[in-house]
Amino acid sequence: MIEAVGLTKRYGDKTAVDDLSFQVRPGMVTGFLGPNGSGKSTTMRMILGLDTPTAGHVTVNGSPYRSLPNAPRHVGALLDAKAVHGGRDAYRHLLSIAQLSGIPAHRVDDVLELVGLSEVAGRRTKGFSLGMGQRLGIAAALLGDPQVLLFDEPVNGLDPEGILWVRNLMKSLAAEGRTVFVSSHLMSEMALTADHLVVIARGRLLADMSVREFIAANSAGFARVRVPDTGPQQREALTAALTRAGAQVLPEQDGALRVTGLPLPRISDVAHEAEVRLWELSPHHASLEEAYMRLTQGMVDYRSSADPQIGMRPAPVPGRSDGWDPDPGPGAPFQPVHAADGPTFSKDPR
Ligand SMILES: Nc1ncnc2c1ncn2[C@@H]1O[C@H](COP(=O)(O)OP(=O)(O)OP(=O)(O)O)[C@@H](O)[C@H]1O
Repeated sequence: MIEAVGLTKRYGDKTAVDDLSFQVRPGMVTGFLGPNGSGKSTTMRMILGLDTPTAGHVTVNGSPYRSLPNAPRHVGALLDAKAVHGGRDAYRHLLSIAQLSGIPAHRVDDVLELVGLSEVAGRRTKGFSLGMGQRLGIAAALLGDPQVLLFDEPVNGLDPEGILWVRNLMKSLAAEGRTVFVSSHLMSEMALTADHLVVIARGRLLADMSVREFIAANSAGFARVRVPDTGPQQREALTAALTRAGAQVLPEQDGALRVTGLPLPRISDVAHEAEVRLWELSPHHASLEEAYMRLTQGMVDYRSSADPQIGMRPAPVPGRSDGWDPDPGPGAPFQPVHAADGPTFSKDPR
């Protein structure tokens, strides 16, 4: 278990991590998400005792990292896969880490086998591809067979087969009861790998909840409705009837209708009353990526002037208790969201 309480890090007048409190529990994969520069790496460095908090504290299994006896046997981490001595071969690189940490040498062969680098163990690491370097970094994290694992962008540079391998590795480490904390910008991958999410922006906690709760709290589900392709009359009649009943109706590119604001049985009843036959009535949920974009909208420090997010901005849903307001205005309160708080959130006014 990793526990951060009021964790804060300031570099001069820059607050990289701002009063962050969260727990990372064993037996599951916890994804650590946030825009570029939001403080993920700084947080991970503080967990590993590489940076000293300005305020607050963070513990691993109840103790600060630096107080853990033989810390590498308890905590393994991949922070920067490029941080290797390029002149050494993979075996010697891992052996030197093992020797410094009191880890038996046979573990080097074990982890090389585990990450699929046994055949290139004698090659100098400076000739390694990005993906091989990532695998070597993961091998180093696993050397001490630790209960707690931190991975900063572990799938960076990996091909699809490598990404699948990392996904299965994370899940199997968690299934063994370990604590697995992993940062990534690949939302589709996080949706498949993580059970729980800690989301930060500008150093502050935005959400701490399961992936399912996060998507439910930060996305508007909708229904897709399709009528027979017999002309526009049926679609127009249904659009009018649904709108009268309080729904928001938008045309989809393939001729279907995207309906929000009414439950599916009600949509079916309204169609029946309007004497419109339905060919499709299906529930749809947003992806993790859409939910993440929605939550972090306006809290991204680095963005292209041709902002691709503009087109992703979903329409506010009338009548929803979490009706999303893209601009809450100055002075709007900032509240981090925990699972227990229910599906409401407010935006950082900065
Ligand atoms: N040693 C440092 N000195 C000054 N500022 C720093 C230092 N380390 C980090 N920062 C700043 O703190 C903020 C958080 O950086 P950090 O690297 O933790 O973010 P991140 O979420 O890991 O970003 P990315 O997703 O781009 O890796 C950034 O604004 C960064 O410029």
